[in-house]
Amino acid sequence: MRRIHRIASHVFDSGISLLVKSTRPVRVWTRVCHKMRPSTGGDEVLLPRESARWVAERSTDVKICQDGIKKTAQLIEEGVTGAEPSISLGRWREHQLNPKTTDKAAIDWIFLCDTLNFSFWTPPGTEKYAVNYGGQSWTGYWSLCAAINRALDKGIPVTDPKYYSTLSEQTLASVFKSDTATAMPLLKERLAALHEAGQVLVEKYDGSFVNMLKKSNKSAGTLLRMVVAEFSSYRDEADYMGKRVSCYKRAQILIADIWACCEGQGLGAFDDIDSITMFADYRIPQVLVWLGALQYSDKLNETLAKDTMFESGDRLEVEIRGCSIWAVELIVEEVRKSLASKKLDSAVIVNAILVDHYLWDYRRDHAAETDHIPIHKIRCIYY
Ligand SMILES: Nc1nc2c(c(CN[C@H]3C=C[C@H](O)[C@@H]3O)cn2[C@@H]2O[C@H](COP(=O)(O)O)[C@@H](O)[C@H]2O)c(=O)[nH]1
Repeated sequence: MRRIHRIASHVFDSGISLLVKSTRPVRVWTRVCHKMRPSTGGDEVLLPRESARWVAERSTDVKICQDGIKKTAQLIEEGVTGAEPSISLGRWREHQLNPKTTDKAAIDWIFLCDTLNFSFWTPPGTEKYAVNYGGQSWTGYWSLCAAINRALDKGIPVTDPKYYSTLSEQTLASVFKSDTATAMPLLKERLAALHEAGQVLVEKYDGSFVNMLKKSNKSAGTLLRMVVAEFSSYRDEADYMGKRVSCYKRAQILIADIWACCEGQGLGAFDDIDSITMFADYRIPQVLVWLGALQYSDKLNETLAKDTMFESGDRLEVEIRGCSIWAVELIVEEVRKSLASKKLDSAVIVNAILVDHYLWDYRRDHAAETDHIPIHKIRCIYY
């Protein structure tokens, strides 16, 4: 087996850190297999921030532009310091489709949602997958949330791991039934992800992600490692220039959604939430290019213009995602420096999560302008 991932859960119970401090300057995490033979050499995965640095320093077809970083940082700073801050921790539950509580039901909702939070785009000229809910037609990521809420309103226990651990393909198709002629993409892959996640939670965590969350002892870094160790569908990794790099987009957005939903309190309290990076999807790169923070090479632009289908792990795909993560890191650093110079840094929270949410929402609100920047088309279960 090329990569050995399974790690006995009691390794986490005893709190053994799996982060192996490397002699090299970047932190790596070596997968340690408790019951199986030690992982063979070269099985080191760089965590997302170190991965992003590694890619950005070597990228040839995606460049980070300092002027665009500064311009975007100014936009973010206005968002956090304005009279009516458009960026703040308290906004996540305001969206009509997001849960309004901060209890187990909300956590189970978020875990189901982020286990399925991938690949909603439809080919150009094709009617979008859409779900009508609450008097509105929802597309993209919000169609997933609308379908979950539609099922819950019908009394279907769709957020219960016991229920989705044995869900049939037919039932899944009806839960996520489209209100247009286009079905939700990758239904079989979504079913497999649900079966795996549901079975692990039923067999090892008493049927709820809350119990796994509690074992992370309020550490986002520990929870990230637990999620990617336990659920293969979250293992968003690739090989790039001799290193195993990771974006872990769904694992990180899962942690971030729990933190944002609970406003950093109770079940959403994490001592190291700033270790979470931006979530490398296919939308943030669009808005970063539009804002001038990222620049694509002519070769990449030609590839995108031809509606090329990418594969997970393609060099161009890794460079788009890795440079996007690193660009947001640089934006956060720029904003924090500016706020500190104005002695405003202690008054507001600025991290990659809130910057990501702002940019993701910004892209949706400015789609008419940003969407002439093509997304990189890929069908995968990671984002
Ligand atoms: N980087 C990043 N990627 C995100 C999100 C979200 C959900 N965010 C909302 C929830 C709370 C926040 O406040 C946001 O309002 C979905 N996605 C990804 O986007 C893609 C779909 O995009 P579209 O075609 O426009 O629906 C797809 O890959 C999906 O996985 C995010 O926040 N950041």
